[in-house]
Amino acid sequence: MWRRVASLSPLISHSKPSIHNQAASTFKIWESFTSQSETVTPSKAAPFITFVLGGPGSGKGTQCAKIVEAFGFTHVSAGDLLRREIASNSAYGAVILSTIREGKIVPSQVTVQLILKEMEASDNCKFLIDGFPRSEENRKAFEEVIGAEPDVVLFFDCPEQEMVKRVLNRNQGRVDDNIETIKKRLEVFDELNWPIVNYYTQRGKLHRINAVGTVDEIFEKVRPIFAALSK
Ligand SMILES: Nc1ncnc2c1ncn2[C@@H]1O[C@H](COP(=O)(O)OP(=O)(O)O)[C@@H](O)[C@H]1O
Ligand SMILES: Nc1ccn([C@@H]2O[C@H](COP(=O)(O)OP(=O)(O)O)[C@@H](O)[C@H]2O)c(=O)n1
Ligand SMILES: [Mg+2]
Repeated sequence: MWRRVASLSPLISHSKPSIHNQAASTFKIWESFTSQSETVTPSKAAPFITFVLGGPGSGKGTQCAKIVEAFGFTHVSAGDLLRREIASNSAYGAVILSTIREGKIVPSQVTVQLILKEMEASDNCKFLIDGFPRSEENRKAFEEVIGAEPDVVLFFDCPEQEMVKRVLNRNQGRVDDNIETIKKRLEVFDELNWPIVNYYTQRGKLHRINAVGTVDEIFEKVRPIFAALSK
């Protein structure tokens, strides 16, 4: 049986603009997202949440696709949601674009509200939240707005050299897949990732997976984590 955490719905009404930071006020986005979130229809089932951590190019998206196929999760990629926001010409697209180009982290309020909307729009109750949290601020904002902790946290642990090689060969036309941005992203990753890893290790939720090997070899390390849960 999939264990479920608290429903999203009570937490939406508790959403509050108390987690401001300077960057978010620059975006002036929190108020509009907050008012939107208050009109979201409460979801029917409490979600089962998996966070997927790992540096750029560690293979998060690739493994998420395999988990979706094998275990029926809904894949929510924080980066894809932000790129969709840019493509939709939203008022904040230009600022999100420059943040991504600089390899920095978009203010949590923005990302969390995009994730929340995506979860609310889904009929599924099993979610892979890919590329999130990328900072302690991300993690705390999620807890505050969604009101739930993840059930499982995957961490794809990959050497820097391998991540750089994969990103530079990714060939998806991304503005951040270049050597300048990847260097900045790796610095940001090294600075912000470890407190998150430590936090979820202490809570007994973290599965560290060596991300070197073929896609299938890595998935064979991922599969038992979910197979055990669905028994
Ligand atoms: N195990 C692997 N070995 C070699 N290349 C991989 C592996 N997993 C993914 N890739 C490739 O590396 C690139 C980055 O993978 P991706 O899943 O986008 O990583 P992330 O989402 O962590 O940035 C993609 O081009 C992908 O096809
Ligand atoms: N939680 C997140 C996730 C992504 N992002 C931004 O989006 C970029 C791309 O994220 P991604 O998850 O698609 O990147 P990959 O790890 O897949 O290469 C990051 O470098 C950040 O600039 C963010 O600000 N906050
Ligand atoms: Mg990705």
